[in-house]
Amino acid sequence: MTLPSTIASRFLSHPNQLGVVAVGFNGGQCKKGVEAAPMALIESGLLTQLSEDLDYEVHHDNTVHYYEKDIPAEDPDHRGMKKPRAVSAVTEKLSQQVYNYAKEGKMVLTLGGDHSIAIGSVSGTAKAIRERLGREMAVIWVDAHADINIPETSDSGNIHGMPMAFLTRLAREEKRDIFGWLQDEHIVSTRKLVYIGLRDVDRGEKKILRDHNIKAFSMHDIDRHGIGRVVDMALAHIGNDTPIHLSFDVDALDPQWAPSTGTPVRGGLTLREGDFICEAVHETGNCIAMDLVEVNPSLETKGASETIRAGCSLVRSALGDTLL
Ligand SMILES: NC(=[NH2+])NCCC[C@H](N)C(=O)O
Ligand SMILES: [Mn+2]
Ligand SMILES: [Mn+2]
Repeated sequence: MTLPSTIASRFLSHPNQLGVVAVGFNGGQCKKGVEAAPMALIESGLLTQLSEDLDYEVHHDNTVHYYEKDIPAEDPDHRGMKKPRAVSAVTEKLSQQVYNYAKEGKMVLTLGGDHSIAIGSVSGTAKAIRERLGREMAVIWVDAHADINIPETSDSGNIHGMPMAFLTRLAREEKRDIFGWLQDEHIVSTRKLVYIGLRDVDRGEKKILRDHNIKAFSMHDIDRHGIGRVVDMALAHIGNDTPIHLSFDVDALDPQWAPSTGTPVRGGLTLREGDFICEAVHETGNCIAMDLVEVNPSLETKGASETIRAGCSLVRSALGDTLL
């Protein structure tokens, strides 16, 4: 199926309008620097490219949000989670910002930040899609990691390794200030979650994926079938009548293309394969949101500009850029 080059999504009332949220948050993991990514991506010209080359009407408040005043001073570990109240407060705010764009039928782009922010972005689009269309949304999670630890299976306590557990309710907390704000309308079904690119999955996560029958395509599957068939299978699992939120962790790419990231893992996607996933998701006409996360320009600084360039390329591809 080919759609006219750039913009198309059957689930958006304003497919040419793009809401952008820039999230300078690093509290879901322990390495400084990932909070600088949105600024670096924007300074490298990403938003200009989206408006000038891809014809989007870009809605952005010209702000990188650090949410300083939302972050509590006192934030002791809880169930082994590090900075649980900070991540909860930031993602609750972000959820509302993303929801505000998505409920108007705009496409939403969230620039992280570490991957914990997906608790905000995905919950925001899930709620808006339920309200606007009365439908459940699917999530395509492109990552070296499954990020579906529950607090008790996490070795690190870093919440960027847990967002999908909270988003599916496999992990739950009653405390309002520790993700207790997540309501049924924010939640994603495990049946509507598909992974691509996995290669560093914790033992507890493997059990979760198996026990809940979650669709996952590892690098092994990509080696066996090729990226084209893997993406076809992933999309077939979701079905053609489901809005898609694409959450892209730059560490899905091999460190050769994206060295500047907090948890690099060898044996990853080529940039071309990453772009292909994004292009194919765009071509469905069902993509309603994208996250780009885990770019950390202060790590492997020699490769930082290359990592930023790769990130921009992934976003352009998901938003309709084509090779011809
Ligand atoms: N978004 C990421 N880069 N996540 C990495 C997670 C690594 C590991 N599984 C953990 O729980 O800590
Ligand atoms: Mn990752
Ligand atoms: Mn991740």
